[in-house]
Amino acid sequence: QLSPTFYALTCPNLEAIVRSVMNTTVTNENRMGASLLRLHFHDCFVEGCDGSVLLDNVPATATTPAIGEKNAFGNINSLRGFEVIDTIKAAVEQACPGVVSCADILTLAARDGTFLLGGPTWTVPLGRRDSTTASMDLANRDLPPPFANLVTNPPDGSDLIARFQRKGLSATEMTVLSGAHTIGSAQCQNYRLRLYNENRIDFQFAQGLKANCPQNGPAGDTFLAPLDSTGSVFDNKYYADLTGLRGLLHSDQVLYPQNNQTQAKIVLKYKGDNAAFFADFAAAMIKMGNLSPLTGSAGQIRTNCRLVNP
Ligand code: HEM
Ligand SMILES: [Ca+2]
Ligand SMILES: [Ca+2]
Repeated sequence: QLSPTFYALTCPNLEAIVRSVMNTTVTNENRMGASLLRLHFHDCFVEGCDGSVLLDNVPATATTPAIGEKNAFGNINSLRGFEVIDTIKAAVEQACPGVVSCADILTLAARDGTFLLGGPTWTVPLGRRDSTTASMDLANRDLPPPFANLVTNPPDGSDLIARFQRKGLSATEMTVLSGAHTIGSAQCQNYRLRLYNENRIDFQFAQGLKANCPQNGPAGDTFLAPLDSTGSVFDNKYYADLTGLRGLLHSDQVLYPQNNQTQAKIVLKYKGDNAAFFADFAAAMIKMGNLSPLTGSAGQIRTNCRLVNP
């Protein structure tokens, strides 16, 4: 139902506007390309790619439910890039008022962030509309935590294969999408347990990180480390780092297990074949971007990405 030419008549310069703001933004701070890619993932995994993640928190009233995913565990003090979406939206509203959804803008920004850091590009199907709701509970339920395992089943169902399966994404697609961790950074509080409690970790790698991420918080809690050894370049080093036991998050390292050859082979394939990684990443991004969009007359075109229209 989505189509790459959805705005061809109503906003022909849309993609040029998004690219131009993203180009300036990423040139100024390359991490922002990664941050927008993550923002899109966190949108799509919670009630589909509907811009729900962009809505500011609003407490419940007697007649309306609370709105907001920004306070969910994986999002609070972690998601970034909301101002960039505001900037793009303002430029798009000037060129074509009331036509383009925030959900589509975010999808294009994620594609451009990937490309501008050296990754693949792809054609984005468009025509998503914006939600009028957002749920912190749904975000807490559907966003994978960094301590997730590959297949074991803790009571919270935190295993990665099942979580992606629930969104119609295979183990291979989960592994290729995790390759997004070729760019950007994580905070010490998300990899501390891995440094001090795990043995499938390269000794030198762990030692180096411990210096700024002491065992006991809150000291060092927010210290940033790149997610792979080339954190500002979108490449397949992420997979080589996993085979060297230098995955930063527990959820990264479990993608290269000792006891599951089928899974380990996916990592080895992308480690050895950058072209396959790029092609499969692009295809999986399109698939993730198509997760239950609002179309037709469902939802709305928000004027301000942070607020439901009055
Ligand atoms: C497989 C399950 C995943 C888990 C458990 C996970 C978890 C995390 C965590 C904990 C961080 C660091 C946040 C912080 O410390 O503030 C992070 C960063 C990031 N994630 Fe994921 N993630 C997963 C999958 C994905 C996917 C599918 C994408 C996109 C397609 C993605 C894109 C990113 C990016 C680009 C960053 C860096 C953001 C920045 O530097 O601002 N992640 N992820
Ligand atoms: Ca959403
Ligand atoms: Ca990299």
